[in-house]
Amino acid sequence: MAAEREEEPGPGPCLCPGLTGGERGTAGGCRCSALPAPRQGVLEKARRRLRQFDVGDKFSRLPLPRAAVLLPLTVRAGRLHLLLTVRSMQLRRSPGEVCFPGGKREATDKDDIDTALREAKEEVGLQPEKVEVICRLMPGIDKMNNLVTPVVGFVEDTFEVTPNPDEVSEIFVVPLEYFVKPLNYKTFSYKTSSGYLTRIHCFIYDDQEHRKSFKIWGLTAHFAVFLALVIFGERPTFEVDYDLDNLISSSENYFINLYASVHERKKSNL
Ligand SMILES: CCCCCCCCCCCCCC(=O)SCCNC(=O)CCNC(=O)[C@H](O)C(C)(C)COP(=O)(O)OP(=O)(O)OC[C@H]1O[C@@H](n2cnc3c(N)ncnc32)[C@H](O)[C@@H]1OP(=O)(O)O
Ligand SMILES: [Mg+2]
Repeated sequence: MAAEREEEPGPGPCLCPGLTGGERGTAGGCRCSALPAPRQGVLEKARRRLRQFDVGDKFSRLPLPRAAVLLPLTVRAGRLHLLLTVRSMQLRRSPGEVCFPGGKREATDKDDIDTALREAKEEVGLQPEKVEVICRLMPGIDKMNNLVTPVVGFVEDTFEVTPNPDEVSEIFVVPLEYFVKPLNYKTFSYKTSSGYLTRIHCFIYDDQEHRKSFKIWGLTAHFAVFLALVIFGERPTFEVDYDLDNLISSSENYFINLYASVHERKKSNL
């Protein structure tokens, strides 16, 4: 595993939600008194990297049904962790699979950020005001050909989450470094319904807290790996489909090729 991050240079600007501009102090002098410097350093570094990869609403006009997921990041013991869920066995689609809180767009959602926050509230009880939204990353396309946008948000380590048993059976966290330096990893080729051949990552994570192993693969693993590549800027211990020296353009090319295969398949079915 990567070196512990407690040694990260602190203190950056205060990250307390609710404080802006001139109200933001440094970690030493902040009125919120709260966050230890290492946490601030980790978040500030991640925030700077993530903002470079923000796609905003660049893909919002593509003619595919939309869904969004929240990639909730938190700092524990000075290291970034990612919150994931296990889907309820009662669900019609992908029961028992690991995924991020998220779901399909509803008419009342004004954008993908709204969808991700609404779904996170419905599925794990995470209040939108407890999430500091940082950016939207390159979308993916799921088995049903929904365009899925990952929205990255920071949440306090003290967040309280409760699975909604209709949709979520478990909630767990994984150190983000695991998605570049895994202990148990497999990869295989996968042909999407549109005929696009892609690499699938599959991680087994042994969770000490729950004393069980979780299998994280497919679209969820793609998003987790991409997030870790963006934030750490390091070469992973396994192969990826991106040119790591040109991560922005190569991830965009990857998405465009995937999208083109879906689009072509739709046209040929007309
Ligand atoms: C950088 C570029 C990356 C590119 C990556 C390309 C990789 C390519 C790899 C491709 C590999 C592809 C292969 C793989 O990845 S498969 C591999 C592993 N699986 C995954 O990675 C999971 C991926 N899927 C998802 O994350 C979700 O399915 C998404 C977010 C896409 C959709 O969201 P979701 O499915 O969660 O939608 P929802 O939350 O709106 O609704 C869920 C259901 O719940 C019902 N419901 C709602 N409320 C209630 C209630 N109160 N009581 C009871 N039920 C309720 C509701 O009606 C709905 O039912 P139904 O209508 O489904 O029956
Ligand atoms: Mg869902």
